[in-house]
Amino acid sequence: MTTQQDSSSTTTDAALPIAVLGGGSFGTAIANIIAGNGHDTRQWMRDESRARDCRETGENHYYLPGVPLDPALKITSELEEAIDGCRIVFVSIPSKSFREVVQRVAPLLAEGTVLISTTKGVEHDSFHLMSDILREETSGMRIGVLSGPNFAKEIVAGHYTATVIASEDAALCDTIQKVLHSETFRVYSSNDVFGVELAGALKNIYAIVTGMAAALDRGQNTISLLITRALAEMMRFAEAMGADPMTFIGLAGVGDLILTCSSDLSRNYRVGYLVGRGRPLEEAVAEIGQVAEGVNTVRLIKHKADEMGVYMPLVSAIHAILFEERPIPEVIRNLMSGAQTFDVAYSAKP
Ligand SMILES: NC(=O)C1=CN([C@@H]2O[C@H](COP(=O)(O)OP(=O)(O)OC[C@H]3O[C@@H](n4cnc5c(N)ncnc54)[C@H](O)[C@@H]3O)[C@@H](O)[C@H]2O)C=CC1
Ligand SMILES: O=C(CO)COP(=O)(O)O
Repeated sequence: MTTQQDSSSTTTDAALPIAVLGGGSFGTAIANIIAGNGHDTRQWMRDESRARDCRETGENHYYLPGVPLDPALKITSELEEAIDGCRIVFVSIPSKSFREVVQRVAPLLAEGTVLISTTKGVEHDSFHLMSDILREETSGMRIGVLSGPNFAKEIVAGHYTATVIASEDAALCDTIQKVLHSETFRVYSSNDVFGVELAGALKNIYAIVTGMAAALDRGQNTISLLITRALAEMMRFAEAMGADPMTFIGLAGVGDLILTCSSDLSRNYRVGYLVGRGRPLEEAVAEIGQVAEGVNTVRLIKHKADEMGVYMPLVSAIHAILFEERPIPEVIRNLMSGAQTFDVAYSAKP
């Protein structure tokens, strides 16, 4: 049974040394919040020239242009310097490189360090989620995942935002709530790590679908149809995988699904939009220039769903368009024909 608590009753503890690994939009947004809460925050990015530019200008020009970084945030390309003395480490690295970075950092970690993944994806060519990788590549650590409807750009702009910290370790959740909670950022906790993490990975697929629908000038009826049936698919898959489907009606599930499927701030949505306008997938991904996790996730979920006999018509449809060279009008006709059982309840089998 999933439990949820929110962070509004917690206060910020004494300043802690905390590392954020990753120099992209989300790593920067999270590091900025933590530094703003008075913690000794170190953000690690692999590229020294970019780290120097951030230090010198007080801005992460490539990922969050125009956003002033907290003056107390320490930015470094030296992993040892970032980790030194830290007992809390956020890992905000795309799934493609997540294991490689965790392998590099593992020997530097003190036993009992809190490791939090913020990554919404599945490992390439395996079915490992990021918390699996944290468990496999380290020992004696305390592990959690952070996921929710959280556009980095809106977080740093101070829009009211909520997220979920998930861990079986209740004390960890409490600590992370205190570290991140601010006037505009509220943190709920959950003990359903698998459900929260799976929801974050799955919703990216459907943002590609709704981005494509927008490119084809489809209206709000279509978007509502897609989001609702996406939720049904996500819950059906989650249940088959042993996750708690109730998690999917919370912030990390339907909350993030609605957000990502409704806005061109989403990179996955923008990939779908460009493909819907006739651009080849590789070109669309290159043009976005940042990670769009859903492209890889759809391949992996399609394979897993086929293997387990889980009915996911939207996943099959987007897979057919992206990877099987099937024309979009034909795929839509098939979806709408009733040849597929588009309207089964979330837990029903076709
Ligand atoms: N941007 C957003 O609004 C949100 C993103 N996320 C998730 O957070 C994760 C990271 O996303 P973003 O920061 O937005 O991605 P991003 O594309 O903005 O940045 C990725 C960062 O990772 C770095 N990186 C890539 N490979 C690396 C390697 N081998 N070693 C070291 N650094 C490496 C890149 O240089 C870049 O600094 C993704 O899984 C995403 O789904 C979660 C919530 C919101
Ligand atoms: O996860 C996100 C918002 O919650 C960001 O979505 P994109 O990765 O599609 O930009």
